[in-house]
Amino acid sequence: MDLFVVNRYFGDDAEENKDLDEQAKLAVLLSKIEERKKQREAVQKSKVNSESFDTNFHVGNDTVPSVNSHESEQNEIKTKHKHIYSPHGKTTGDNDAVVVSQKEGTTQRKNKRKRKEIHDSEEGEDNVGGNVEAKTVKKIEGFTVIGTDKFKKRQKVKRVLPHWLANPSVVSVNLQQLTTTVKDIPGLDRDIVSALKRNKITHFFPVQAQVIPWLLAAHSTQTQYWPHDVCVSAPTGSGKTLTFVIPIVQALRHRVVLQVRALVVLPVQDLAVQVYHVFLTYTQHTDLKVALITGQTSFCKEQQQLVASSAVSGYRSLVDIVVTTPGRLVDHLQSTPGFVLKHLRFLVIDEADRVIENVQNDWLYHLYSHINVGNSSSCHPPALTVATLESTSCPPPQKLLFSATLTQDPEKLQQLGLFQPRLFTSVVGNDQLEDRGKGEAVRGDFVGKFTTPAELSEYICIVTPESKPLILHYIITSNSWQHVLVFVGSRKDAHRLSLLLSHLGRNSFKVAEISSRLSRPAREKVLAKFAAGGIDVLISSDALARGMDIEGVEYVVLYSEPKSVKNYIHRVGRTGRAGRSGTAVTFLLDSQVAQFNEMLGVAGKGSLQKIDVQESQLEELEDKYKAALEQLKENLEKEEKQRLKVEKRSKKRDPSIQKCRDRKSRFKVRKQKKVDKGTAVGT
Ligand SMILES: Nc1ncnc2c1ncn2[C@@H]1O[C@H](COP(=O)(O)OP(=O)(O)OP(=O)(O)O)[C@@H](O)[C@H]1O
Repeated sequence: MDLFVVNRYFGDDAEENKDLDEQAKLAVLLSKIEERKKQREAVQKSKVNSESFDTNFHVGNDTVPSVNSHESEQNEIKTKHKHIYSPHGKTTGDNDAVVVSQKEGTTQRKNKRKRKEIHDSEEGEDNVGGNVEAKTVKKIEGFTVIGTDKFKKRQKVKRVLPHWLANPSVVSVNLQQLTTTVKDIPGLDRDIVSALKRNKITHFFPVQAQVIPWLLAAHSTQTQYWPHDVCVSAPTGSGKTLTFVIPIVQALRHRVVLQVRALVVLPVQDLAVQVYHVFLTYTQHTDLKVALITGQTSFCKEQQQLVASSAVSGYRSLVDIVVTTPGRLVDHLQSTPGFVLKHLRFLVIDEADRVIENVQNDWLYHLYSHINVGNSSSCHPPALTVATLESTSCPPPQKLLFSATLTQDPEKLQQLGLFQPRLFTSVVGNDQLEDRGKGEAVRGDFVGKFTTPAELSEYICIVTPESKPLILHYIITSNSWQHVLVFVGSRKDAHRLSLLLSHLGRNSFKVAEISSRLSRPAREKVLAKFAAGGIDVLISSDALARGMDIEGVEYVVLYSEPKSVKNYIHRVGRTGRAGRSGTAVTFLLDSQVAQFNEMLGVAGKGSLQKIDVQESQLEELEDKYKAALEQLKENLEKEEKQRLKVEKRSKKRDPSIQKCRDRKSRFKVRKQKKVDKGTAVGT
């Protein structure tokens, strides 16, 4: 028995013609052609009739002979209209005319309809791919013809953003005219105010002035509601770190029991160290305990920093605030007994777009399953119903997301399960918006666009691969630049360029490199020397591109082209920070300019001004350059020899390698013996 009946559609005439022989098919075809001819003639006739009928009727009682011309028809209609519907009713305002016009109107409409029908039928004749197919769909019952080769223009789908994304609070990028003094924010502890003063902070930056009071209010003792989650997108160097440090310290300063109540997650170790130091500064005069958990020290030591245990009281937390990276956090969540996040009140994700991208270890899932959200292990907060409110012993932590290039893609943000979020963002063309009033909605115009500090001057410089080091040297020496940070594509490039540049500019400036090749203490030493003016030019891989607040950077050179617009924004953002001026120059090959401009355009930025360096200006450096290249070659060869030597020595020392070698040699001996035996037998 058939389980399914599959009906197939083989085209219009497939069924009829199936059994006909060739001649019959031909006859059918001829009769069809004949039929179509007749139809076409009929259409032509009716068209002619309708036109003459049309014209005659329009002229009405005046009976002008039919001219069968569309033009004359049009003209006459125009004349008639003019005559009857004079705007001032002066020409023929008599009743007859009105009657005629009404009649005429209905007949015209009828004729129009008629003409449309004929036109459609004509189109049906001519159009093979379009309307014929539509007819076929109607004709054949039980079948749906899928697909048509008729091109249809697709309508562009308009992006509809959630209300909170489409209606943000606009944050000013103006760091020159600060209006909110430290004292203007009510409720700040005296210790915090004096700590701010000690750090020479008298006024709050715009993002701080807007977000800090909002967060303080959300955590005041009087409020009964769960705090809204907050997303902040503001330019590099605009003071986002203090924007979360101050409210956290203020909200947690009085406590009874030590519990982890704030967790700050950063993408990399160096950034975590930086933020940890800011927390230490502002918790100095409080009882709050801060821990840095990034794998700098042994796992065991970190565990001892986080939790203590006793036979009587069991595990107890030793810290209030934990600053960490995603990978190390997951390690502790899985392997440190007593490390609980049930009492968390703040979850800060700094450089959030980067951290969200870090899917390593599925850290968000692990984190959320340790946070007490309505006793559920879901990564989303429960819906706000009376039942959930009653069942939840304590509210979920408030999530605070920060970045200069925060993703405003609702789908990505969805992963975080934000609770009634609120967006604070600076937008491109901020000044005009400020003129119109801060509250005015920008309706999503800013999505995917990023702002850079107002104090930052950006340029491009056209280079060739060979002239790059020379141009860099020329720009630095001819302008007497100091405090220059140069970004290259990899740590290997950083090493090579720093060697080359130190040979080239031996008597002009001091060069150093910084990348993951160096240990963390070595990196800290280099940064301190750079800040003190002991190094003029610092060559860096992208390790320093994001978030790092390096003191005194005046110039940034993007020696290798940026990988993305975000990479560009963060790299150039190492200068022009905290209201100080800065200059950024991007080296581009001629062929890269168009793509670069397009990239900036998409992010809402215009094309940049060019710095010109003439070839003639580089000529006198050529001999110096050749000599420097020779020296670089020697250096690299020496280093390679040294590396091989060390590797050899370590292999000798390593017992596992020795064991492996012994096993191999034993195997060889045995194989040889077998061969020998075989040859002996053979002989
Ligand atoms: N109100 C203020 N007055 C003066 N200086 C400030 C103020 N707030 C922050 N700063 C200083 O501004 C600098 C930049 O701050 P911060 O590192 O927080 O910027 P950011 O917005 O996080 O930058 P990025 O996006 O690059 O991480 C720091 O050196 C900080 O000490």
